[in-house]
Amino acid sequence: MAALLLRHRQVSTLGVSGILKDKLDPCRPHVESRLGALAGVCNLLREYSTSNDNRAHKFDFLDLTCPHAWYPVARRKNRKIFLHVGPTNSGKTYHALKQLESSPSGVYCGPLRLLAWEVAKRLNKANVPCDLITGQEREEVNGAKHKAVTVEMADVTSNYSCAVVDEIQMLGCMTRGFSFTRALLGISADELHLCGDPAAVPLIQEILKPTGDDINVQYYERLSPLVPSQKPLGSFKNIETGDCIVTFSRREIYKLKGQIERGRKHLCSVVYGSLPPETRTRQATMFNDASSEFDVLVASDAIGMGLNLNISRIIFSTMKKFDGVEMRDLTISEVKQIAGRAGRYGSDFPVGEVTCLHADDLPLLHSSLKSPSPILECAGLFPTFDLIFMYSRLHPKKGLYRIMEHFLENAKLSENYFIANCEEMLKVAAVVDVLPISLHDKYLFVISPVDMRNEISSQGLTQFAQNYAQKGIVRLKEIFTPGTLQVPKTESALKELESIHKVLDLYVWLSFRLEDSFPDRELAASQKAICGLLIEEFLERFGWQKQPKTRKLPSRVNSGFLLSKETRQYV
Ligand SMILES: Nc1ncnc2c1ncn2[C@@H]1O[C@H](COP(=O)(O)OP(=O)(O)OP(=O)(O)O)[C@@H](O)[C@H]1O
Ligand SMILES: [Mg+2]
Repeated sequence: MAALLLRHRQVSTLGVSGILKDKLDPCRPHVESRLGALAGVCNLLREYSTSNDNRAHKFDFLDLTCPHAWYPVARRKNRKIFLHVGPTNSGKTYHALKQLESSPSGVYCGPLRLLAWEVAKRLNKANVPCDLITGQEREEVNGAKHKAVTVEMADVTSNYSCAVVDEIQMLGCMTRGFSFTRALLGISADELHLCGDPAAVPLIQEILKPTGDDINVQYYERLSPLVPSQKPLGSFKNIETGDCIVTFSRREIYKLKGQIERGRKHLCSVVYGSLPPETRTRQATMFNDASSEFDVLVASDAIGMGLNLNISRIIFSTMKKFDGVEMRDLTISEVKQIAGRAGRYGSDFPVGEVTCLHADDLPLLHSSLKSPSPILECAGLFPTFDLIFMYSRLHPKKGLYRIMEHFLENAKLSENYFIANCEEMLKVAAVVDVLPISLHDKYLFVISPVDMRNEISSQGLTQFAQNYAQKGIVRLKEIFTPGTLQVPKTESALKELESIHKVLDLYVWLSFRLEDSFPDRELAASQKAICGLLIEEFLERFGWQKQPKTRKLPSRVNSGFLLSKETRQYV
């Protein structure tokens, strides 16, 4: 391991590994929204913390049947809800953003950091000052009354004139769905614009019934045609400028990039989930830029949501994906979302095309594109920290792991809801439960954006939590060796650098919540940026190059605490 000095090779799961089967999920557990305690203590907490225990005993904290009542600020409003629904590339987000732009104050809540960035950029460009707030960024603009945030950061205690929740069908996502439900029920805005798939309409109408909000549904049509091809691509010789090949593992992504570049006609940008978001944006920008040599994109389903890319044709290299348990066919919504990136309105390609690499896959592609997405039946839900905290007062001997497990098994839900899948969070709970820190601090680690499937990332979390418990302060240099970051030379070195980036990202996230105890945010952020640059250097060097136009970065960057002037300009 190049730069991280992680002391504990094995993350202790306290014997829960049998229960906690690793599951791949496209949705990262970026679950800030459970941090009710930081956003302000809810009514329940106020009421019961001052009452005697008898009264608290009578209250059923496991009863989650009325989640709309968790948000008193929103309930005081009679919100006007606008549901913008239709196929991909139909202008849903565009119309909602127009309303946001013309409102005196507002918030955009998106499912991806990249989308929040895009919206903040767009509003600021239109002279509407807009802050950018994600788990790891706070970019505040003077006088801003607008915010672009990731949905987990949505504030349910402020009042806005207008709010937009994009990709609202994500409320059905097993891991992140509850953050969308929280935004739907909890954002206090005069106008709430929801953009997404028509499959979510009946569920949203049902969920909002007890709120008394007015609901207006607006249906949209695609703005430019999407043509499913009758012919497969067959061979990489047939790749053309503007093509995007989709595959689902990073190994396949690099394999395909190599195969295409060996033909010496095209250079490929890549976009996939574990690339740092800044790198993803720059790769996408290079591909979008007609004057760049990178004219083909090789991507995973990380491109599948809301993004506007300059894609002429989507080519599925496979119609199957490993979901953590088994290889399964892509769902109808996945196929539509991904295919919907081709021929975006206003891009260089007025007509989008979609095909598969292999002829055998074409029938599933065609049938998926013709079928409506299955109607969503349930929305995700998770108890707020306040409920967990109150429950813990009645059961002081139970650790966070047992409390969460108890909620998972015993929570009472109405038929429109399911309780979120929190296997990843349980793994963290098992790690932090043995440490002498408060329930609130444990909870904070549990909802942090750690990837427990990634060994380096989970070791980073363990070490941060242990150092925090032992000393109350976590210096980055205790686990980070300066001067050791290098341009990766192999794919495994690349993977390691991506993981180091995740650990640094986690440090930044913690530094925003435990500021005094994680004081090295700037250092972590600059090291993160260097990781991104080194990864990009790798991407540019990897494979055939017509004219290497790479920036002059030394192959071994001095990633010490004093960055060289040369490197600083990239950071
Ligand atoms: N009326 C319009 N005038 C100019 N550009 C538009 C208009 N409507 C949409 N666009 C542009 O068309 C593209 C697609 O629109 P948008 O992103 O709103 O689609 P969407 O329905 O939200 O798609 P998705 O489901 O993929 O999120 C965007 O680049 C957007 O700026
Ligand atoms: Mg959209």
